[in-house]
Amino acid sequence: MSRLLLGCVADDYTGASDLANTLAKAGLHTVQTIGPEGLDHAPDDAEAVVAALKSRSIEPAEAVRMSVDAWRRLKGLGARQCYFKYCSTFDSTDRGNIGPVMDALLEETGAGFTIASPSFPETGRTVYQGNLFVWSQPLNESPLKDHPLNPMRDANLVRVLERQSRTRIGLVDWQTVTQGPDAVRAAFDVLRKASIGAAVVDALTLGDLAAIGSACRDLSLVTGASGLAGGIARNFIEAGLASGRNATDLPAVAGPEVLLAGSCSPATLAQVEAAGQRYPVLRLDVDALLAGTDMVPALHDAVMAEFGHRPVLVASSAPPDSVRTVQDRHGREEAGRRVEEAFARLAQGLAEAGARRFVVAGGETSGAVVDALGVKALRIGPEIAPGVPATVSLGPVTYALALKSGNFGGPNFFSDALEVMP
Ligand SMILES: Nc1ncnc2c1ncn2[C@@H]1O[C@H](COP(=O)(O)OP(=O)(O)OP(=O)(O)O)[C@@H](O)[C@H]1O
Ligand SMILES: O=C(O)[C@@H](O)C(=O)CO
Repeated sequence: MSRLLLGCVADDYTGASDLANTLAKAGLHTVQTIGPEGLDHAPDDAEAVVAALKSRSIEPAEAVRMSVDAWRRLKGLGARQCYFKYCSTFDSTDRGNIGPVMDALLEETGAGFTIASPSFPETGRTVYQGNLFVWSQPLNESPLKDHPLNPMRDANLVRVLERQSRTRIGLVDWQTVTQGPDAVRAAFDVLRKASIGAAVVDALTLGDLAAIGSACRDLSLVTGASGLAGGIARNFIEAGLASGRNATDLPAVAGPEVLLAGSCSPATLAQVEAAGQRYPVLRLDVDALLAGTDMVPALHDAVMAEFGHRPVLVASSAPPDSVRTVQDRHGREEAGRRVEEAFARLAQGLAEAGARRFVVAGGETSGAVVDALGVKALRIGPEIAPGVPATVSLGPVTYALALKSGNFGGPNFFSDALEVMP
């Protein structure tokens, strides 16, 4: 008999780990599944399943199809509430995919109304009067304005979501949120009566998110980043449906360690720089790769030469101006796809050669790597940094994995990860 309570659909693999981390910390026994087929591997004793899709930067119609399919399967496993997880920096374009997927899940769950809550205060993401901030900067002035795949040029999420969604978008402001769950619930009712299908909800603190989470108890669909998840988990625990006792210990995994960075975010650039003090750093030369040189065999040999001695970091990470140059020359999507494909082949070859412990920086990059490793599901272990848990794959081969969203983690993330991983 399945014990599933919460069914989550996440639009990338590291974002899924982030959500799974918060749910596990809040006390729900949580498993992350990988890709559409991963759901076949969800164990019966999970109270929350986070289905990780790679749907953030694909065609909107395909993202909708995959997300609805994942939710139907989660519902079939017993899920009572749907959580659509996207990025705390609202990574999307005017075509989607947040709005179209939200619309489709609204219809599929019959929810009638939902919220959009990307706040994640521990990583500096807050929403005030519908405007998203990354620490002190409005989203459109933050480094996200230069994101390689979805540059964010508008901080006002009511406007952003209105451009993507078929439903009208409202706002529950911070002044209401600070009055607590009943006031938030009352605001939902007012918006629903005004035929507004979704509301951006302000949140500055974990306390705000707890109030919002509590107000969402009876919504069939919630959408947001991971900050909201603590309150959502608490609803199930307070209702006596989950015990709230979840162990995050993981089995030890021995074997050579590999570090991979395909993120070009400022945080990853600094982490790659710091890793250079401890580990050999090999550069994946993107310009050469795109010009037709296959970099993978040489990188494979150089990493393998260190097996048993020390971990090696392979990074394609580059600052915004050189990313732009490459993209102007080869096209944004083509550049991203080819770099991801190179990381995937490299990881697969190294795994075949015995590597068992992987740290990967970047959501799309992690997606490509984890798919190449054939991983279907992950057990969630202790937190390495806010939003990043240590994980162990549930087979067919057992890997220790740390999948890091581009902007997460402190300057020594790579060594922090290797210390916390089992
Ligand atoms: N030097 C480079 N030039 C152009 N594109 C690159 C370069 N290095 C990596 N890329 C591509 O940029 C994209 C980075 O996306 P990825 O999701 O991995 O990182 P991120 O966006 O920083 O992380 P997250 O999605 O978790 O926030 C990938 O498609 C990757 O292949
Ligand atoms: O919400 C976040 O910021 C992350 O989990 C993520 O999805 C970044 O790509």
